[in-house]
Amino acid sequence: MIKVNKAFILDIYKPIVNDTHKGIQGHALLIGGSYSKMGSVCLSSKAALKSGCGLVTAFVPKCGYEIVQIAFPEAMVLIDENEKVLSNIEYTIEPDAIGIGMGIGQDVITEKAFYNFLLQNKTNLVIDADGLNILSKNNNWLSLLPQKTIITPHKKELERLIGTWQSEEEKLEKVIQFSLDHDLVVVVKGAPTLVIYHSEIYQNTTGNQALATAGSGDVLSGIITSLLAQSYNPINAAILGVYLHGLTADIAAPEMSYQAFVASDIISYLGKVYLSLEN
Ligand SMILES: NC(=O)C1=CN([C@@H]2O[C@H](COP(=O)(O)OP(=O)(O)OC[C@H]3O[C@@H](n4cnc5c(N)ncnc54)[C@H](OP(=O)(O)O)[C@@H]3O)[C@@H](O)[C@H]2O)[C@@H](O)CC1
Ligand SMILES: Nc1ncnc2c1ncn2[C@@H]1O[C@H](COP(=O)(O)OP(=O)(O)O)[C@@H](O)[C@H]1O
Ligand SMILES: [Mg+2]
Repeated sequence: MIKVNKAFILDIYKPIVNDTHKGIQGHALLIGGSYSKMGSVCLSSKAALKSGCGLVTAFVPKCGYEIVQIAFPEAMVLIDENEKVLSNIEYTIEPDAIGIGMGIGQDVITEKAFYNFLLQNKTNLVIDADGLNILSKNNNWLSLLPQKTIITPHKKELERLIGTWQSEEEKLEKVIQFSLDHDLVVVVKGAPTLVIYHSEIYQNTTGNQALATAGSGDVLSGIITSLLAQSYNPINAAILGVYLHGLTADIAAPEMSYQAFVASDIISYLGKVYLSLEN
C-alpha cells in the first residue's frame, strides 16, 4: 500500500505552462442529471472547469438546459431530447475525457441510452453514481468500457458492484480482482479513500468529515474527469483528484467548520489547494 502524500503528488503534478490555451488545456464532457437531481451535474461540471481544463460541456436532459446555463455560464450545454431523463446520448463534439452517471437515475430509458453510449464510446471515461448502479444490474456491459476506465463508488455502490465482504482484507481482494478482470481504476471512496489499479493500492492522506455532505462525490468525479482531460493518465488522474478534493476540506475546515462546508465550497477552495502545491 502506497501512501499518497504531498511529495508523491508533486512528482505527478503538472503545472500549467504559460503558452497554453483553452483548446489544448483539455475538454471535459459531463453527462448527468435528471429532473430533481440537476445539481449533481452542475457541481461536476463546475468542479471540472475549476480544476484546470480548458473547456467543459454538460450533456443533460432538456429540463436542465436553463439550470446549467444559469448556474454555470462558463459551461457549454448539450441537451437530450427527453425532458426529464437521459434517453439518447448523441453529440458531435470530441471531448478528451467523459464523466458520466451523476444524478442520471435508473429509468429503463436511461439504461438503454447508457448502453448505446458505451457501445460507441472510445474516449477515456469516469463512471460515478447511477452509472455504476446501472452497471451493477448489467455486469456484462463492463466489457464495453475503455481500458483503465475510472470508477468512483462509495461503499453502497461498491457493494452493488462486487457484493459484500466480511473484512477489510476481503474487500481489498475483491476490488483487486474486479480491477484485474475489467482493467478498471477503482476509487474506493471513504475515510480514507483508496485508489486501486490491479494489485497497486494508493491510500490518500487528505480529507476529513467536512466532506460528508451532499454532492461531495459529484464534485470528485468532475475533478477527476478534468484531470483526465488534461492528459494525466487514469491512475494519476484518480490519485491526484482524490488528493486535491480532500485537501480542500483540510484547508477549509479551520476557516469555516466541518458543518458549514458544502460541496460548492470544495469547488471554491480548489484555488487555495492549487496555490499550496506551488509553494
Ligand atoms: N444535488 C444533487 O443533485 C445530488 C444528487 N445526487 C445523486 O443522487 C443519486 C443517488 O446517490 P446516493 O449516493 O445518494 O444514493 P445511493 O447510491 O442509494 O447511496 C445512499 C446510501 O448509500 C450509503 N452510503 C453512501 N455513502 C456511504 C459511505 N461513504 N459509507 C457508507 N455508506 C454510504 C448510505 O446507506 P446506509 O448507510 O444509510 O445504509 C446511503 O443512504 C446519484 O445519482 C447521485 O449522483 C447525490 O450526489 C446528492 C446530491
Ligand atoms: N468522514 C469522511 N472523511 C473523509 N472523506 C469523506 C468522509 N465522508 C465522505 N467523504 C468523501 O466524500 C465523498 C462522498 O461521495 P458520495 O457519497 O458519492 O457523495 P454524493 O453522491 O452526495 O456526491 C467521497 O469522496 C468520500 O470519500
Ligand atoms: Mg455519489
